[in-house]
Amino acid sequence: MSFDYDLFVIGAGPGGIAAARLAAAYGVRVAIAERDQVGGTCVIHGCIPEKLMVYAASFSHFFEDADEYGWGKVQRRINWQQFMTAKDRAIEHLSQLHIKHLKEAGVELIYGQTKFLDAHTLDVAGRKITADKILIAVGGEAVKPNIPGFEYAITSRQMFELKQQPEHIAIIGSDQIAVKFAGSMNGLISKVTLIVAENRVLLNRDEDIRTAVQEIMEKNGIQVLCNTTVEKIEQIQDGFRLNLSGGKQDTVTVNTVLCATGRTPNLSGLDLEKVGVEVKQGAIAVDEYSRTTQTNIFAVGDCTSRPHWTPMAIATGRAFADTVFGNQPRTVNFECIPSALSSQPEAATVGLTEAEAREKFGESVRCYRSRFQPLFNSIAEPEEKTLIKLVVDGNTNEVLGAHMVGEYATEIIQCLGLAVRKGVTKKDFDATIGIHPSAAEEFFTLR
Ligand SMILES: Cc1cc2nc3c(=O)[nH]c(=O)nc-3n(C[C@H](O)[C@H](O)[C@H](O)COP(=O)(O)OP(=O)(O)OC[C@H]3O[C@@H](n4cnc5c(N)ncnc54)[C@H](O)[C@@H]3O)c2cc1C
Ligand SMILES: NC(=O)c1ccc[n+]([C@@H]2O[C@H](COP(=O)([O-])OP(=O)(O)OC[C@H]3O[C@@H](n4cnc5c(N)ncnc54)[C@H](O)[C@@H]3O)[C@@H](O)[C@H]2O)c1
Repeated sequence: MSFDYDLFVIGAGPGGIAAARLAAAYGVRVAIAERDQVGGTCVIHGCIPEKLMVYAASFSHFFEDADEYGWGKVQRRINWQQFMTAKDRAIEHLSQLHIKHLKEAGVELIYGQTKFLDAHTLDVAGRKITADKILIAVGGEAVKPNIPGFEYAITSRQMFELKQQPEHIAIIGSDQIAVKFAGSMNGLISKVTLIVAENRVLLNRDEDIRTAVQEIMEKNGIQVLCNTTVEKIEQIQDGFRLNLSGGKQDTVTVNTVLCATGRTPNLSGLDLEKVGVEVKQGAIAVDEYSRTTQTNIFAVGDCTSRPHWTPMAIATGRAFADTVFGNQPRTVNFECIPSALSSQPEAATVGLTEAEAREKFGESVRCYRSRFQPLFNSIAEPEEKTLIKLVVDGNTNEVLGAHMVGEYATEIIQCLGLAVRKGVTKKDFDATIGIHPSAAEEFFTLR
């Protein structure tokens, strides 16, 4: 049977683009469908605009520090519209780069909402297209809890489209998206109230990291309401009133409510039931080669239950192309993935938390930590300390986890990620000469 394409990819986010380009490099005919802008959540509505917002926010801390360093006072007020326009320009540039790369690779780009008609036939905005293999890379979208008034709350996607800077924003959630926006909006000089259902932010991270991040957020002026849930959101003149329970405050009144309470795969409207692709707990079920329960259909990225990170979507997209079109079957190792919270404060982590290590290795686990004043802060922010921590298996001396809260944590932990993945020992750390003066050198002098 002849098909229009050897591979059809649904969704031009990081996973879909990576797979399409590599498959095309193997010489097969590839097309990719996108219903929005090319680049996906990462480039258009996620990592990139979020990081640009972090950069914008970082200036206010620098301006404060500049004064201490002798530069005098700098006005700490952002022109929101100017920043949003600059951000949109940068995003459009990146999206155009992806379009160019797809074109150069020989991948045909087709715009439109896509759904399955049968296991080899798709409907792309009314056009019928056939393909031998199909890759689903449709990503995910934010979900809001089913609570009265939650229609007034916006999600991360709408945060990047706000026409006006909120004077006071309530952020509901306690994981990466909530904590990152809280840090950024605080840096951009909005008043921020973070509503956390748990006893502290960043559940499932190392306890020392959770404590240090929250301490710095509070020191920076973010109001963190812990053990608190939102019962109802009411619209009032010029804003919204949130009715709260469980914590020390019953209500809070704000101009904007951001809901960062999780994401779910974008599966509605794909008509997956027509093609026998199994969905488990809302995500597409795949084997280690990203194959679904329909043998010619595959899935990568946030529409599966694998970790929801851009590098994961790219890695599994490439492994799929190598396996199916490059005659090099390979899987992706999901262990020891470094991750970061590149906000104010910055934090990053790789490997096991202390609690996870103790559960796995028991009493032999040794932790080495240091909370120190980085040199920069000796003039600017004497109370703000950096935290570093190594979790080590006392029996083998292997480093099981590395964690950091402080400036440059993202870049430092990215590099330590390689060492931890390769089974580095504490003795290797001790034998490594640091670069002085730096924050990273402290990892090599821990005793
Ligand atoms: C606010 C935020 C910040 C983030 N920050 C980071 C970060 O700092 N680092 C990190 O690693 N990860 C981050 N992530 C996660 C990261 O964005 C995702 O893991 C990544 O984008 C997943 O890539 P993907 O290719 O699976 O899907 P996506 O990037 O979601 O792309 C899927 C694409 O498919 C399209 N699509 C969906 N359905 C259809 C259809 N039926 N027909 C046609 N097209 C369709 C969508 O329009 C979209 O463009 C962040 C996410 C958010 C929301
Ligand atoms: N922003 C980033 O840096 C980044 C980076 C990579 C990946 N991601 C991915 O984005 C996805 C979504 O992140 P997220 O932070 O939105 O969600 P999440 O699923 O990681 O966490 C949801 C949070 O919302 C809270 N919550 C849920 N219901 C609530 C309610 N009714 N009231 C109060 N709190 C409630 C939970 O306690 C939890 O802390 C994750 O899969 C994450 O891996 C984000």
